[in-house]
Formats: sequence, C-alpha cells, structure tokens
Amino acid sequence: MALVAGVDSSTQSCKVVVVDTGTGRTVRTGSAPHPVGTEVDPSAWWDAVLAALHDAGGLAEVAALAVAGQQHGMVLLDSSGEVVRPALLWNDTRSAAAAGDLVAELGAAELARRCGSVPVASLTITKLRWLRNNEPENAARVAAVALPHDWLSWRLRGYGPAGQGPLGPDLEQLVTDRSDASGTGYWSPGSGSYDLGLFEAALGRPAREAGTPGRTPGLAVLPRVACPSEPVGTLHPDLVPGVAARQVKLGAGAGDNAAAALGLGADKGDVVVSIGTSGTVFAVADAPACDPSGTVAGFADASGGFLPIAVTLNAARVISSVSELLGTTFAEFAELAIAAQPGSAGVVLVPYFEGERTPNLPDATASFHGLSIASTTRENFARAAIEGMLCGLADGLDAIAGTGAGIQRVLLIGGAAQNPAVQAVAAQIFNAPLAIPAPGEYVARGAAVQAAWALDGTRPAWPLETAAAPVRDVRAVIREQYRAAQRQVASHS
Ligand SMILES: Nc1ncnc2c1ncn2[C@@H]1O[C@H](COP(=O)(O)OP(=O)(O)O)[C@@H](O)[C@H]1O
Ligand SMILES: O=C(CO)[C@@H](O)[C@H](O)COP(=O)(O)O
Repeated sequence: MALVAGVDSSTQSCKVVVVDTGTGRTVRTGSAPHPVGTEVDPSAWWDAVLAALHDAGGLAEVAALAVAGQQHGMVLLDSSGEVVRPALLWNDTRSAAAAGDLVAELGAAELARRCGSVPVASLTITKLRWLRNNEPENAARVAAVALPHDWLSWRLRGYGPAGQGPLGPDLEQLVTDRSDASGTGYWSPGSGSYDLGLFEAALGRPAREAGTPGRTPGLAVLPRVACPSEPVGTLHPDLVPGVAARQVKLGAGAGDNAAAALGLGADKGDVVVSIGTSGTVFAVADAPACDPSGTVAGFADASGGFLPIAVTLNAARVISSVSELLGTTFAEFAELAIAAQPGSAGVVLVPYFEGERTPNLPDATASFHGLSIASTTRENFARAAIEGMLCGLADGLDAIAGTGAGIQRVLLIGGAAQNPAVQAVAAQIFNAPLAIPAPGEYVARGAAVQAAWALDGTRPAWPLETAAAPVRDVRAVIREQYRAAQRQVASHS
C-alpha cells in the first residue's frame, strides 16, 4: 500500500485527491479557486496548486503525483523560462477567425486527417495563429509552447525562471503526454508524433520536440511526449511541504478528459458525459477518430488508446447563470426544474452564452424561445436551462455514437451532474442506460491512477462506486423543440 496524489488544474479551480493505492479509497482532498476569465496568468495556477496541496494536508507519505489539466491553454515561455503573456484558455474565442483562416488554407478534411481535429478557437494551434497576427512582438519572444499541465509539472520538478525555479529555465525538460498533445492541433494521434508543419503554418516559425538531437538554434521547443505510465521526474524537495527528504515520483500528466476516463476506469461501451465548465462527451476507442465536420475531435487517451470527444462551451455555467437570475440555490433550482413538465411548456433555451464550440458558432448568443404569458414561469425557465444544456450534449452523444463507439452505458460526471434535476432530465434526453458515479473528482482521480501506474509500473483497477442509475424515460418533445429553436439560432449566427 502507498499513497498517491492526483491534481486537476481545471478552468475554475484546482482540485487534489490523495488516494490509497491498495484500495482506491480517497483519504484526503483539497481545492483552491482559479481566477475567472478566458485569459489567465499561469502563476495563478501555480499558487492554486500549492494552496490545494496544502488544503489536502500536504504530501507527507505521498509516493507519487501527477497533474491533469484543462486542455489547449497556450502557455508561452521565453528563453529565460518567463511566461511571455497570460495564457489564452480553451474557452477564449478571440482566435475564431484564425481558426477559419487555418481551415481555409489547409482544408478541414486534411486537418482532421493530420491532427485528428478541425481547428476551432479552443485549440492551441489557432491561438498561435492569433498571436502571430496580433502580437508579433510576443510571438518573436516565444522559445517554448506548453499546455497548462505541462507547465505545472515542469515547475513542480523545480524548473522555472530565475527566482522561481531552483533548477533554472531548462526548456528541454518540458514534458507532456499523448492526450494533451492531441488537443493542440499540431500533434497527430495517427502517427503519434508532432506535425511540425502544422505548428509552423500557425506561428510562422519552426519548432522541435524537446530533447531531440541536433538542436537547431532558434526553433521553438515543444514538450517531449511521454508514455502513459512513464515517471518523468521527481518533485523538487524545496517546493512543496512534506516532500523534503523523499523522492516523490511525477507522472506524465494528462488532459482533463483523458484523466477522467482513467479515473472512472472507462472501458469500451462506456460514454462519459462531463458537465463542468465545459460540457464533454467522450468514449475510449482503439483507433483515432477523423471527423471532417469537426463535431468529434479525435484525441488520444491517457492509456495508449484514443478518446473521440465532442465538447460544448456552455455547460455547468448555464445552470449557475440561470440560477443566479432566478435568485436560487442549486437545490432550489432543482426543485423548480423538477416541478415543471418535460419540454418546459414549450420554453426552450439555446444556451450559447459564450458563443458555442460544438456546433462552431463562436459569435452566437443565448436565446429563450417559446415564451408566452402562461409559459413564462420560474419553473419552466429552470427546466429549460437544463434541457437546452443537455440537448447540446445529446447531439455530441449522437456524434460519438456515429464514430462506431457502441454505447452500453453513459457515465454522468462533473460538478453539475450532482444536481438531481440534471440527473432526472438526462434520463429523459439520453437514449442509453445512465449511471451516476458517486460524487468525486474523477479528473484528479485519474491523475492519481497515473501516479500509481508511474510508481510501480502497474495500472491500478480501483472500483467505481455508482450513486444512482436513473431509469431511462425518453421524452422526444424535449429534443424536437430544441432542434427547431437551435436551427433558427444557427441560421442567424
Ligand atoms: N448542485 C449543482 N448544480 C448545478 N451545478 C453545480 C452544482 N454543483 C456544482 N455545480 C457547478 O459545477 C461547476 C464545477 O464543476 P467542475 O466539474 O468542478 O468544473 P471544472 O472541472 O470544469 O472546473 C461549477 O460551474 C458549479 O457552478
Ligand atoms: O476544451 C476542453 C476539451 O477539449 C475542455 O474539456 C477543457 O479541457 C476544460 O475542461 P474543464 O475545465 O471543463 O474540466
């Protein structure tokens, strides 16, 4: 038996779990908030991970740790290891035009073939093109491009700019993993290597993978892509209390959705629907997906396989926004929604509050439809918010099914999945058996799985506890009326 730690550095917060490798039981947890916004200075993530580790009781007796993180964030480092500018996050849509340019130049089908995805504003590659077009001075300073989890792992090992990293700014020590690399738009799940031509097409400068021989001066450095169970180093003893005299191994880390799949022990036939800051629908697969429509992104997973995924920009915050509008707690919001009828008496919310990623409508806004004097009630607004948010994910589920991923079970996770109204409405929308895992931080748990795997070379098979299994009770009216309203919005966006 040993203790391992998993970190989830996600959009809104950093979460830590400490797990007993023998039983899979979570023995300690911690968390710390992140700043709001779609552009964040990575130092805030660093402060949050130290605070969350402290909140979890430190790393005493912990033998290994891994960091999972929000995907796609563009972390730019100069030659001294300093962050060039605040990171643009996955939910920042300013690079939507740059995405359109890349697709026009290279072709959607060709891009899907080369990097598994059709670039949208979320992907790192589009942010690099935006940087080239809008901040050429910053682009010229770029010596390395990393993702949030890569940069945190680099810092935890003791690297960083003068005064921050005791081991100095060694960019050759940057490491990532297949799953997060596959979200950049310049790494190929098919070949398992960077597509450096796509990187150069975006930033206008060549790059190389860290540690590659024949270091040509001036090339931008990209993190080395580690193997799923590879220990990539150890935590520096001076940075985190409890580490001092011990060697705490560090796993490669992962993108948050791939880590969630590890944390759930998701297998073929499982489809995960995660309702956090982002809405995601993903499966585990033996081969990379290639969808020229862009609805499904063909990512890699964190175990050596693949993770076809559909992602929405508007998820849990649809509920928190409407709940705030109604002046309710989440529990009161649930009561209101449950009191309304399926279909919300014709009220539909197309929840594109921040534009939308899937479908790719970055300039869209949210809209209520079907309002009448009789239907405009708090109950119908609450239920319509849940129905609209889940209908977008149901479209993603259909697309994942279209990749050939058989759907035997839908696992509903993420902060909003704990809401009883979300669970009830999901059973009326998703036409598949539904299981609600026990409340937990499954992204951080997946990072702990990876840490245990890196510690002793064996991937743990920790049990998955199910808290509920809502009975399927599909009400077709919900998606029918949503589809009509959504088409109206899409045609005007
Ligand atoms: N009971 C609840 N009902 C609805 N939404 C909830 C509930 N509990 C938490 N949330 C929402 O879940 C979100 C956080 O979920 P989480 O999966 O931790 O997000 P992420 O990992 O994407 O940052 C927040 O937006 C929060 O408002
Ligand atoms: O963009 C994606 C996946 O492509 C998102 O899943 C981000 O990785 C953010 O995740 P959360 O903060 O919502 O967990």
